[in-house]
Amino acid sequence: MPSSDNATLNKSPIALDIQNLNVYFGEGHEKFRAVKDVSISVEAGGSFGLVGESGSGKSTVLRAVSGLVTNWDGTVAVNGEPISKKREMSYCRTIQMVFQDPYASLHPRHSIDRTLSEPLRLHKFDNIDDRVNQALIDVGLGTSFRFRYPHQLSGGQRQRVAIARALMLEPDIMLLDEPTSALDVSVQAEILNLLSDIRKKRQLTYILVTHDLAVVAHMCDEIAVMSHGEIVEVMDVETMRQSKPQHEYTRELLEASEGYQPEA
Ligand SMILES: Nc1ncnc2c1ncn2[C@@H]1O[C@H](COP(=O)(O)OP(=O)(O)OP(=O)(O)O)[C@@H](O)[C@H]1O
Repeated sequence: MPSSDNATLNKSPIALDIQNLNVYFGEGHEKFRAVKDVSISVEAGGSFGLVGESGSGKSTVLRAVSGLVTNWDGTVAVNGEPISKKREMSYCRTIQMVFQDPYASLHPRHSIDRTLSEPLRLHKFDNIDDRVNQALIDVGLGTSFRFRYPHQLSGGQRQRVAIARALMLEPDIMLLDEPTSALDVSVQAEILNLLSDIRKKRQLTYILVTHDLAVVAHMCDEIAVMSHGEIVEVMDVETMRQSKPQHEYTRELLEASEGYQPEA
């Protein structure tokens, strides 16, 4: 059998498989489990939303998967391969994260050129100039932004740079932690549309953390609702749109969610 057929057969349709994830903070008698037995499977090319009240453990799930916190147990498999807690270079590239606050996630004294070219050098990409220019075009900024600094950009433009930085490493999976909640309402939709377009074009897999049900309704196929570190309900977005959640907590979340407009 040709090796390319083998490769196709071996490729898992599940891009990210998290099973019985527990994440711990603190030491000794102060140690506590912030994430409890969380299991999530996301198909390649899918978009999965994690919603829930503040402190329910959503960001901690992403931080464990991305390697930013390492005190966890359970299994996390990427494209069918279980990952170790030590962040290996290839795995760092495969999973990229975009954070809530573009003001904090870009170095204030580094030009956009430096911000974008350093990760490329680290991961030994070639044609760095061309890649930086293309990445700026891909996120709708254009090459004139290359030698600017973060303070010369609006919040939305900075988040576009943060998205470009994640995308240019050609990841399979993007972890999006409240990617629009620090932005003016007027630019939130632009950034969400950009992220949706990019996912379709590049067949990326998204895990999106948000407290905003309108955002998951727009962006995701499936959602998990978290409360006190646990998943209390998994449902497809259509069920949520029809306001038919099974769990009382999810119903409360729907009712409490300001700005959520079920589509007609
Ligand atoms: N670095 C840390 N050290 C200690 N505790 C932490 C740390 N990060 C998060 N926690 C705790 O873990 C729990 C889950 O926090 P997490 O940030 O994952 O919640 P969240 O659902 O993402 O909330 P939010 O929507 O406010 O960002 C909370 O009790 C939080 O206080």
